[in-house]
Amino acid sequence: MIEVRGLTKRYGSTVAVGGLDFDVRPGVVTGFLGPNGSGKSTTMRMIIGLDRPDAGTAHINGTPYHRLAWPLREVGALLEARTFHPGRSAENHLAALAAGNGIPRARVRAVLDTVGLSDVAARRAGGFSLGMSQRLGIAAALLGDPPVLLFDEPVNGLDPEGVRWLRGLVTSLAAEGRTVLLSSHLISEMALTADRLIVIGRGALLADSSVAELTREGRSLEEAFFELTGDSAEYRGNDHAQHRRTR
Ligand SMILES: Nc1ncnc2c1ncn2[C@@H]1O[C@H](COP(=O)(O)OP(=O)(O)OP(=O)(O)O)[C@@H](O)[C@H]1O
Repeated sequence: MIEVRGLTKRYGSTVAVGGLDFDVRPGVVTGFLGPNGSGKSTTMRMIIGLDRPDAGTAHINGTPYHRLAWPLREVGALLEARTFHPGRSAENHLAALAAGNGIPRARVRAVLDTVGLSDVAARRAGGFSLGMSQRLGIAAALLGDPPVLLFDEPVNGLDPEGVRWLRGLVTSLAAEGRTVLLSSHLISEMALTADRLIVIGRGALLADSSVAELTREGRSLEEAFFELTGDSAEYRGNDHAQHRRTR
């Protein structure tokens, strides 16, 4: 369970996250959606102690991250790809994490196998493609067999097989009773994977409901998303063809 109460983060005059309240429950996949710059990564970073809130709290199974005795055994997170030493092999990277967190060495081989990197375990992680780096990040999140998992844009760079595999992975992690929070801009992927959705815009909560509620009366999840976030999108592209005509 993740409990977020009054969570707030400012960067200068920008309110990245403004008084957010929500719970992420175990046993279901909870999607985390919002336009670019709406505060999703900042929220996830505060939950796992990488950013300090200006106000409010985030608790993981009742405890703030910084008070967890063995953080990687309580919460696994994929926040950014390539958060490893580029000169280290995938196996050595995971072995160092395991050693520092009281995690049995046997978990390293187990998670490399889960993410499909066993054959390249001895290769320098710095030479990995984006998708391979994502897989290594997912392996690190799973290493401590934690009851709570956060994945920020995990399908980024994954090939079609990887996208399908990840969908199965997060669904089975939730079915085992774990708490799973997943952010993605791919609404079609969310529709297939998430049971519940937390939608934010400009750092504020816009919806905390089941996917079934949001898509009632035949409404697509994409339509529901645009209705919710219509006034919250800060960055919008323009019609390229029109731009060319008016040059
Ligand atoms: N380190 C930082 N310094 C200054 N501003 C920041 C910093 N990190 C985030 N912000 C600002 O906070 C706001 C929220 O950013 P955040 O990355 O959390 O959004 P997001 O929802 O994850 O966006 P995206 O979907 O584009 O990844 C943005 O306005 C961003 O510019």
